[in-house]
Amino acid sequence: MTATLEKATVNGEERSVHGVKDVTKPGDPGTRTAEVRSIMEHGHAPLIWNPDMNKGTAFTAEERKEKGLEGLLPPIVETIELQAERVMLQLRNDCGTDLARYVLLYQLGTHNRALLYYVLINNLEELAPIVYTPIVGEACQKFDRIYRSAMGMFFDAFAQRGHFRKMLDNWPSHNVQIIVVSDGSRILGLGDLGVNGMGIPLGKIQLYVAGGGFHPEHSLPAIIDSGTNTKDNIEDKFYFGNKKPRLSQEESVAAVEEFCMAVHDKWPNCLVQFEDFETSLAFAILEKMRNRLLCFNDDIQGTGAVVTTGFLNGMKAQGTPLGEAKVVFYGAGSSAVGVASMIARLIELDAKISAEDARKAIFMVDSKGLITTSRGDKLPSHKQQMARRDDTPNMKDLREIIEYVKPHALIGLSGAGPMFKQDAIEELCHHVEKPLVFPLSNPTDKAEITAEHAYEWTHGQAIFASGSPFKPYEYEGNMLVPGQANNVLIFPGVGFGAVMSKAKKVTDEMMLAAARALADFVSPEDIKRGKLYPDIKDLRAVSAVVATKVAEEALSQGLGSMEAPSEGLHKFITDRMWDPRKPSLNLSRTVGL
Ligand SMILES: NC(=O)C1=CN([C@@H]2O[C@H](COP(=O)(O)OP(=O)(O)OC[C@H]3O[C@@H](n4cnc5c(N)ncnc54)[C@H](OP(=O)(O)O)[C@@H]3O)[C@@H](O)[C@H]2O)C=CC1
Ligand SMILES: CC(=O)C(=O)O
Ligand SMILES: [Mg+2]
Repeated sequence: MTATLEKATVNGEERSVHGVKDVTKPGDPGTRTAEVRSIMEHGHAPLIWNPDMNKGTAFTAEERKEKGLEGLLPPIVETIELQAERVMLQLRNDCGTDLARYVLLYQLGTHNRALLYYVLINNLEELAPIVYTPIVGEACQKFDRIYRSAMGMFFDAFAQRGHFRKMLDNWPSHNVQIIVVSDGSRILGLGDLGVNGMGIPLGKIQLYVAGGGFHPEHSLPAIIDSGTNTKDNIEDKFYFGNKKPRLSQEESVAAVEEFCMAVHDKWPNCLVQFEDFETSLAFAILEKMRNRLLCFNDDIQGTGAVVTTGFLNGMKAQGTPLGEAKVVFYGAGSSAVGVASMIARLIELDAKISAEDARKAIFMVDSKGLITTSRGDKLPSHKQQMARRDDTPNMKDLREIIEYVKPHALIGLSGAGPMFKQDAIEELCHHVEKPLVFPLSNPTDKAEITAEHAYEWTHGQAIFASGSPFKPYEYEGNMLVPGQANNVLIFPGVGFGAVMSKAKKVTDEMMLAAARALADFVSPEDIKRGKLYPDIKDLRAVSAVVATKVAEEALSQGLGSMEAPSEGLHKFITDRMWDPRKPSLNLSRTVGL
């Protein structure tokens, strides 16, 4: 092991060859990858082994000849459309389980990224539930079992502190614009999964690309290993994170801070999205980092925006003036508090009332019951801001709470499973004709109520939206279609808009602009029918509109440094969304290059 190969000419371009530090003399067998061997022997890599450049059977005859691919592929040249059809055939016919479908897509991503994204973009409704919630939940629970090869980065907060910046140089992209990072401490409603939570950054990055338009080469899924408090992981021979209890909150925050500062140093315009950190860490990290680099927490702010959209359109559907609306939150953690604050802000602005009066619309319930300042326990700061300060009595039973509050919306963000019982739902209907029923916890078995129960117990009157998708349900001859209220409708657009506008930070105003843009995407006729959200299949178009409004807001706040484009922001943004049919490495089309 003598030389370290750092640069190679690939496709006429000088590129770094990272992660291969033990390259020996030409001709030596051993640890070298086929790509590196070929670079050394032929001056270029067989492109079929590079996931970012591979086109598989779509390489033309000329390309095969020129790039040394003759004999490495079946003879017929295929279109990406036909390749995608084959993938869909395999997914639909040859995979016995959804987890097997997840693995197939995961593997496709390790050898032909363009094809993976072509397939995802064109079948988003069918495949989002595989790469994202609910199946990503099962994939995370079994991540160390289904693991194939690395598709992101692992940062060891026990052994690698102080080296994160240098480690980023190992990532084979010279311009990362979007990172999703977690420490696996609260994966969906599944608890502390440690580094097995990597499935979440992977899935969200796939949606940033497929749904938001980022180039895959500009993305990085990352996990920080701060240990795990899950005994099953510590005792499992396949678990491949540190088998140690979690670091203290202070040490965990410091590790995330080092990571963020390393990213900011290497890629100053990159957006870091924090994901699925447990409650107190989530708030502490956001507080510490939000004014120091371009970042946001998707559970707090992304969920805040997407549920604000549903609330805004839901109140229109009901005909409830915003100033009169009341909402009960079941769950008072990072996502519920993020949503409650944004809804309160919306009411304050649109109903033109004080912030204090707007907060009176909110009633939050945690595992101990309704949150009031008179309850007798010491409330953590995220609960204090939304606690009832008036003479609201202390109650625990959800039906009683609903009877007292008479809410227009019931929003579940508890991760606790089917906790909305028939008596509570029937009580809801005594006070409002078409109540909003939002069981938003993920994955599906953590939802607070099923679509079937919500429709049955409200006699088909519920305006229903869930975090994970539910199938349409027939009630008395009418087919009722559940909405999906998931931050996937927000984060790709927020991210793309923030990066395109070269924003310095993500503000609450930018998130509210995103929520309003998403709300406006739904026609008044659809809203009247109780459809509050666009369909996932339209995610690219949705994201373009959300990104435009976010960029506009960043510019109007003086936080974006892009030149206002002559063709208008929407066209500028849409034109820059990556298209997997375009040749790989066509990086000049994206911003900052
Ligand atoms: N649809 C979407 O887009 C999103 C959905 N989510 C989902 O929301 C859920 C919660 O996430 P997050 O807010 O980050 O989690 P947290 O752990 O921060 O918060 C959970 C909250 O639920 C409360 N809770 C738990 N069990 C019960 C119970 N039996 N009765 C009443 N309250 C209960 C907890 O109470 P206490 O404080 O007393 O412990 C806590 O306040 C997850 O399932 C997640 O998947 C999250 C983000 C986006
Ligand atoms: C959707 C999401 O971010 C969550 O369930 O945590
Ligand atoms: Mg999340």
